[in-house]
Amino acid sequence: MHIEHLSLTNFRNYARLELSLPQQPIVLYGENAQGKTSILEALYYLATSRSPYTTSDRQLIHWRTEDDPIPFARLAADVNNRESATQRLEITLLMDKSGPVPRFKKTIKLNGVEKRVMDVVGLLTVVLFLPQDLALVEGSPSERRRFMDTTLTQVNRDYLEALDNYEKILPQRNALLRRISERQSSRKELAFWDEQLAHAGAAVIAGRQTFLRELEELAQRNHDDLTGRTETLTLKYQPSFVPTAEANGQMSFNLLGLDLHRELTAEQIEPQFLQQLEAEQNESIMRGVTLSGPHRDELRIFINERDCGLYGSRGQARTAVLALKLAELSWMRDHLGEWPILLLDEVVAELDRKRRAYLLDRLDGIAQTLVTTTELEIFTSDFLERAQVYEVIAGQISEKATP
Ligand SMILES: Nc1ncnc2c1ncn2[C@@H]1O[C@H](COP(=O)(O)OP(=O)(O)OP(=O)(O)O)[C@@H](O)[C@H]1O
Repeated sequence: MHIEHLSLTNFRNYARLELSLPQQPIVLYGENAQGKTSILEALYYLATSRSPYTTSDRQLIHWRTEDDPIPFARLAADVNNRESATQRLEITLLMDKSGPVPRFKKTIKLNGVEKRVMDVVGLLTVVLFLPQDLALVEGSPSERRRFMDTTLTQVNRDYLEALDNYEKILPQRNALLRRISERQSSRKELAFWDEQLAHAGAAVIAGRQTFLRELEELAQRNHDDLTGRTETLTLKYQPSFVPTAEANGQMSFNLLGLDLHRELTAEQIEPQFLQQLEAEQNESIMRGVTLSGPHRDELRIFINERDCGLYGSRGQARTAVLALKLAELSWMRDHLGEWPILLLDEVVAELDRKRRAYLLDRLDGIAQTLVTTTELEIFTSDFLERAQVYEVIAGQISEKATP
């Protein structure tokens, strides 16, 4: 897929932007704080309807419109997919100031017709690679869960629906647990929420297991190339409880996690998850939180059978991340039948020469790629000759002749 055109109105520091995007690599070059990252953020927002940098929609709307009666930001992309004519995906974010606290309303349109997030899954997909992703291996478990979820939700509508449900049910169940502990509600009310949570959660666990099995194979190939086969990368999925393959209700707590090759279905996982919720009911009520479920899952990255997050060098962890991010790109291609858009925010400068060369070589002729940088010198002249360089200055973009 590729994006032919991007239009922004009042998004971040862009009062108005009309930008045509060629298929060749696009380099967004400029000093700090000019608006390079905001372009990648806009494309990510169009693909996932959320920002990778903030959870507050307010920050996305241009400051200068805050005193307008109805402040808004609009983002639109003309997307060209393999099987369809160019389609226009548009998101409008409105700030409703009529109440005591401003509220934000998001509208998604495809070719002018209003849609739900679910209806546009897969239409525009992106892989975003940030400098902070280089800490994915050693970082917190929530970052690795986000890594799995961002990839899966863009491609798999059922997964998006299950995760969305799970994330709605979980706080309601937690609120009930607290009410029970304060003797304002009865335990009997839990059964309904447990069933809902187990149903949605089992689909999330099954989806992650399949995803990681496929991703591992792709990442191993990249990792072999990067290390000359001297090291082996493996992924260990450690759900907060480990369902057994046999649906006999037995629990096994296996530190090595769920065998990715055991292929459990959501139907096999669901009764076991439900049983786990019931088994830990007393403690959950005491602590006022749900103790097991996909919100507590772990993904560990191993090199030569040792946990890279605990024992790996910084270089090994970076190589593993690069292998994983490129695998994410290939995984999406395998599932969508076409390459997603690749967004590289300042990450190229963070890689050493060998890893940088590997990344840029691998991109040759595949996904439409947008790279931000403050220094053009980090790219080879070969790469710059193939690329279209844009200079970004204070929310204005102009073509720059290749140096
Ligand atoms: N809601 C907003 N309205 C107007 N301007 C904003 C808004 N949010 C952020 N900005 C400004 O937009 C500018 C662009 O930020 P951006 O992160 O895109 O810059 P950048 O060119 O990627 O910089 P860097 O190289 O430092 O990452 C910053 O000066 C920031 O203060």
